[in-house]
Amino acid sequence: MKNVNPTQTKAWQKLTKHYNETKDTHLKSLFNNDSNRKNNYTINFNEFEFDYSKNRITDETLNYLLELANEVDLKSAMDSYFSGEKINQTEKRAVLHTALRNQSNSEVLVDGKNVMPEIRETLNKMESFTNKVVSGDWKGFTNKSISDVVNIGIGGSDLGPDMVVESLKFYKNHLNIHFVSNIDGDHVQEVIKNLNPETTLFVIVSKTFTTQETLTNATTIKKWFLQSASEKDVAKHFVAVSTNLKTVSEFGIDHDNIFTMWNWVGGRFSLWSTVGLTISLAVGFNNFKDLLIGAFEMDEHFKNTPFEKNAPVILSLIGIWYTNFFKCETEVILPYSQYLSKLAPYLQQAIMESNGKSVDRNGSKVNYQTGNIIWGAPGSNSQHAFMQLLHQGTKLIPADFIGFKESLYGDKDHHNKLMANFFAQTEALAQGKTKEEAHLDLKTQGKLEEIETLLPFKVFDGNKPSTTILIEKLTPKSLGSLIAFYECKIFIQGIIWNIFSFDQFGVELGKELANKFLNQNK
Ligand SMILES: O=P(O)(O)OC[C@H]1O[C@H](O)[C@H](O)[C@@H](O)[C@@H]1O
Repeated sequence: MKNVNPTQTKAWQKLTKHYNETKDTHLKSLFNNDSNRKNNYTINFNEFEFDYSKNRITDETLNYLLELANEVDLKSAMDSYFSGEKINQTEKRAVLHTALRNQSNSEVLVDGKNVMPEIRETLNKMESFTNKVVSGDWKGFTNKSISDVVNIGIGGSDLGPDMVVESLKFYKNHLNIHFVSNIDGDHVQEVIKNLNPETTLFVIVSKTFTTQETLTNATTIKKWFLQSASEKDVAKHFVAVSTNLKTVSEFGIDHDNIFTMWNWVGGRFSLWSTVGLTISLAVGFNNFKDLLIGAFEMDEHFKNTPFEKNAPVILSLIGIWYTNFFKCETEVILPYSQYLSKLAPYLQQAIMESNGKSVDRNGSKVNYQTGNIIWGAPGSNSQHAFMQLLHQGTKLIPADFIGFKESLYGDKDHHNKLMANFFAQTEALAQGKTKEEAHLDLKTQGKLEEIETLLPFKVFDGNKPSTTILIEKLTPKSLGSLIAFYECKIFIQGIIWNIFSFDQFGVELGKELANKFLNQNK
């Protein structure tokens, strides 16, 4: 991997000059000057349309951004990423969540060993376990089938499975799924208070099996379970997902109930591994497999498509344009689907834990901005909450609008209204409303005497950027592609910013100090 300070590239100098010359150009004039702008700036991939026409860019901007990608040698970094090189250099690990969803026959080598057979073996184990639990063949200690599943984990061992289970609710089977994550004891009590230990399965998920929250919650739950059952019954109700097999055994989990994962899978990228066991239990293994296929297809698009037609590449570069030239500090994710209500919290960890870094790959402090603040909530709700600030506030906040052409229950009336709002928002942000237009509105409304006082408040500057990601339908496969799209973006932006995206030392200090406080108070 090349080690380049992006601000030292020729492309950066060109972008700086170009920014100064064009920063005030209005989206309205960009659309007026090119009647085909929407088509020119749309990438089609499977059931996806990535429309980036409502961004403050021109062909010239894109050319310089693509030059930047070439100058930092994104292509060779991609080869290192996909081939299992130890690109997580600070932890001396490969970064291979892409191998977990690899559907091709190609080998993926880590330290000279092909990891694909192990991956397939664990997938088979997940499949047969899922089938046993879902069919009711897996029996609890009083010979009853499982009705409830509790995922005990935090961070990457919680957010991904929780978000996918919520997103794929439509595809869910009869199992009731619960998540316990917070060290707050009230969280665990609220979850277990209505559970029957005879019919509940606990999935303890922790890559390291050292995380304070997860071990505390698991211990509390085991104690609660043992109030009605005996130690030998634990094997029928507790399974674990971890790389740390020794500690899992010490916790009392039966060897057959351990689902392994590998240290070349980062926690926040782990839902594709055995960490996705709760997903598989919730929607069945075939749907879990479709999720993997969707992600694989996005990886293939990323790997094989020329940069100028490559959705993750183009949209990552546009993100750099806003962060480093327009100095935007936040990005908002607006899915127009209630099912995707947990997407923004999930992406907060994926993106902010990865690219929230201020030291470059040489170990020097960076003198430019890196990872942005990610936030968001579903539309149309968000329109009645925070969208005012996007439309008329002082901050420039690039937005991703994610919508579906079809709803899952097929109610056309609702869906037409939802999508009308979706398109209206992107249009309003881009076009705004001029003083003249606002004046005419007030006149038409007959508010003649109020025109002078109200006019300034009725003006929308517009020129607020957004990207429209329009997808046929929310399915396990399309969801897999969507998540993988954001994962590719994380990698690309990390390469351009010359930072290490796959460690997270920034979470350690708080953990150390919490232990110190805990010991002081004992
Ligand atoms: O899966 P675990 O080892 O329990 O880790 C759970 C989480 O805790 C850590 O503090 C990291 O910041 C996260 O990246 C990780 O996902």
